[in-house]
Amino acid sequence: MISLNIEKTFGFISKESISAYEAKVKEAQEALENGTCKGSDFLGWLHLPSSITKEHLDDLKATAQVLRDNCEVVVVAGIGGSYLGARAVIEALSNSFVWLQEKKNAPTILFAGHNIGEDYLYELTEYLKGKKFGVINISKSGTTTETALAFRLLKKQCEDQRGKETAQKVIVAITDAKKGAARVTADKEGYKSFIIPDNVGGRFSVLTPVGLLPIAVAGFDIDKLVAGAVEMEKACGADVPFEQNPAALYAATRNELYKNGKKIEILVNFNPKLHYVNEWWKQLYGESEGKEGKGIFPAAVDFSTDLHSMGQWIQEGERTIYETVISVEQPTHKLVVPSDDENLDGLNFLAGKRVDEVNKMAELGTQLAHVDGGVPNMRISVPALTEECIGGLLYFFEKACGISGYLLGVNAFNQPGVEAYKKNMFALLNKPGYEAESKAIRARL
Ligand SMILES: O=P(O)(O)OC[C@H]1O[C@H](O)[C@H](O)[C@@H](O)[C@@H]1O
Repeated sequence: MISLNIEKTFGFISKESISAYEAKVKEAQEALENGTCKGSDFLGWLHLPSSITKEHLDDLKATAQVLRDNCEVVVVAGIGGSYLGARAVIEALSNSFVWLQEKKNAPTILFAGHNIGEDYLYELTEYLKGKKFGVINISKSGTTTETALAFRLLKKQCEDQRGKETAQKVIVAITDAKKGAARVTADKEGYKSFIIPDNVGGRFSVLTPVGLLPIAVAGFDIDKLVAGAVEMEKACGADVPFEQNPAALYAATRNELYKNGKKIEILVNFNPKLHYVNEWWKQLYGESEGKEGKGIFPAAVDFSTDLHSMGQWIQEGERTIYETVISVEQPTHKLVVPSDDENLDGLNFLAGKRVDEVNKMAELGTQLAHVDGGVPNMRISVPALTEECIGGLLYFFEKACGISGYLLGVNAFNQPGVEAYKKNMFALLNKPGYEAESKAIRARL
């Protein structure tokens, strides 16, 4: 199970200042449990893991099997919370070179609908020509422009290439029960569909079909993923004492650091497979807390890669940052540094060591250097990149986010600020219904 170590923050904030959060965190836990916090319409994620039934998982697995049996490529269309969770888990668990492997045990998973890149979409549709591909169309609102645009292209191509009947079988929709264009299309075309519960916001939806179906299609064990989340739901529960509750401690520590001028949290990994876990986390915390002129800025780096780019800033730049390191204890594979008689590269001091030992010393050395440089450091230990551990990690972050948002005093479950760009974009594109806004915005250009 994952664990949190906050000791390397104590040179910057005191242990007592963290303990002083106990009562406030208890209040947060109760407000979440009783649905009395701000945004209480969106607490469906809180006990989601333990409420997932075997029937639901079986339905997801059966649908995944249909896609696996009938597709060499599955395009997952979605953005934000309808994209990042699936990608985070799939990349954390996949072989780094999965798309280059000749013998595949699952369809290649590609993503679309998370950008408006003409070249991206052109190149994707070119690649899909002649391929047996399917689509999972994911949108809670069912009206997100990026996703709808990609889906329009993919639906047409799938029908043209594979025929309407097969397309109906290999296109799956994950959306609202009643509202939105994605629901209308799914019902009209007779697609298999899954519902995103009303009370689960996009960025908290990875353990709904939004994440679970693509993860199952990619060949990973969603029973285990959910089991890991259930375990963490218990470990972070309202009844777990503050000092033993990782979500409580993480929420308290980051708020105390913030109060002490540490306005930026950098999530760090030492494993390239976790890049999209970082991205998922950025949305979770950024959309939840960045409002009312407040909120820790969630940034992220991949080490040791970014030690050679961002490392200088972190070591010696403005002292407004702290780091949270996700450390994977055990790699999945074993690779030993070979000995070399000539030792031209001078690396024989590493001969016989596992590559991970080198990585771990980079991690430890970095932690000490950054703490010396004035950067408080938290560490989240993940035993291994398995379904259980990743499920636990995701739920841990969700629960801590709920508590943290409460401590900050914001509604952690809305995202009103995201509408501003959409309104302007629709006005500029002359979307019907935006006539007045179109006129007003053109006058400003
Ligand atoms: O699932 P959808 O309704 O398509 O939304 C996708 C994403 O875009 C929105 O603009 C929100 O900012 C995100 O919270 C959401 O996850």
